[in-house]
Amino acid sequence: MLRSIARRTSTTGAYLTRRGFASESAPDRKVAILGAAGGIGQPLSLLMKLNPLVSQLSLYDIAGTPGVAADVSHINTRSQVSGFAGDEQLRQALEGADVVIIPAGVPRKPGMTRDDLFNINAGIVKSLCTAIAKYCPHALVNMISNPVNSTVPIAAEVFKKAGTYDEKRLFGVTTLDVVRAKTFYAGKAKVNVADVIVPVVGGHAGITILPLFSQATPKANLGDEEIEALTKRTQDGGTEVVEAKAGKGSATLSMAYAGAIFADACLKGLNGVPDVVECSFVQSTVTDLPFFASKVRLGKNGVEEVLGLGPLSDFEKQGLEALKPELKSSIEKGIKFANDN
Ligand SMILES: NC(=O)c1ccc[n+]([C@@H]2O[C@H](COP(=O)([O-])OP(=O)(O)OC[C@H]3O[C@@H](n4cnc5c(N)ncnc54)[C@H](O)[C@@H]3O)[C@@H](O)[C@H]2O)c1
Ligand SMILES: O=C(O)C[C@H](O)C(=O)O
Repeated sequence: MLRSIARRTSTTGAYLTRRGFASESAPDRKVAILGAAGGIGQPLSLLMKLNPLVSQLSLYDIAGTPGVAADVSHINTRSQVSGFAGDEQLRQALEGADVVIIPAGVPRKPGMTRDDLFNINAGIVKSLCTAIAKYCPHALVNMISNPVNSTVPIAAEVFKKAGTYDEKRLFGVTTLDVVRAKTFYAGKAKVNVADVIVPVVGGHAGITILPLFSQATPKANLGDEEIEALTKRTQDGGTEVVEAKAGKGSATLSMAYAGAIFADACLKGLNGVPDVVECSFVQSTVTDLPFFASKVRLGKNGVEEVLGLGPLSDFEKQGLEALKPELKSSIEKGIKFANDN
């Protein structure tokens, strides 16, 4: 992982010394993690501490963050780490943040859907986004808390009400779907996983997760049944982990990896690195739905360009039509919650 982070960041050569540490010319960037003491929050805090683009790492949770912050702060990398706990420290945690990553909220247990988390997580996300609107309205927000298909619309409504909404700065993190699609495709196609590119579009729950294996590279001659099985495994990837953890939560380590990749892409975009493209669930006109995950070019203001879907196979076209009603209703549920509460 350390080596892989060094490789990824080496594309930002202007900011790095030969040893891979940030040089004086790297801009100062504050990253805040809300939910930093949790299953995702802790490994994500570690990975962000390893990122040389971060100068200040702010770790916030309702409790437990002083310990996590003290631990992570001993790692000899660039960022200064601070831990904050409880409502009264949220302002300090957020002020000056360039990127806010939100993995706060409850995870699934076996038998639950992500939507079953709505009742608890919607309120958590709403209150955290209210604070973001007050204390760091220009930060890029990376929403990890589920159900992402609803929590992103909730965040948008909170920011609209506060008069701070900028659609370029709000992202649902769907990188774990891409990470899974790459891993599963490489295994089936017998290609080097490090070379694999697969866009994943739609949303982040069940059939709303639509991997576009027809666009996967390196090309492989997979049959229809193999593509269908890969698609289903990607859509059910989260459930696979929830069942394997048998009541002890959902994906945390792979999610921390995915969240670190996405936050790194946001930081690179902010720093003016050209051609930074990741899939994300954003405000979109790619389909008739107001939010949709697709490839997004990141820049100095967040979303620079929402990229189109490209050519789809017949199977993917069917998948796209099938996902729309569920995604639409999850988006509407989020908007309604934000407006009613
Ligand atoms: N987007 C994705 O791909 C993806 C992947 C995995 C998990 N998730 C979601 O991420 C969320 C967190 O998962 P986890 O496994 O880390 O759960 P967890 O229970 O281990 O950790 C959640 C943390 O959030 C904290 N928290 C709760 N309310 C808070 C508040 N108001 N302010 C700050 N912190 C608060 C808790 O104290 C806890 O430390 C879940 O909703 C899960 O479904 C999303
Ligand atoms: O599946 C979950 O509940 C967590 C997350 O959304 C995932 O995809 O792993």
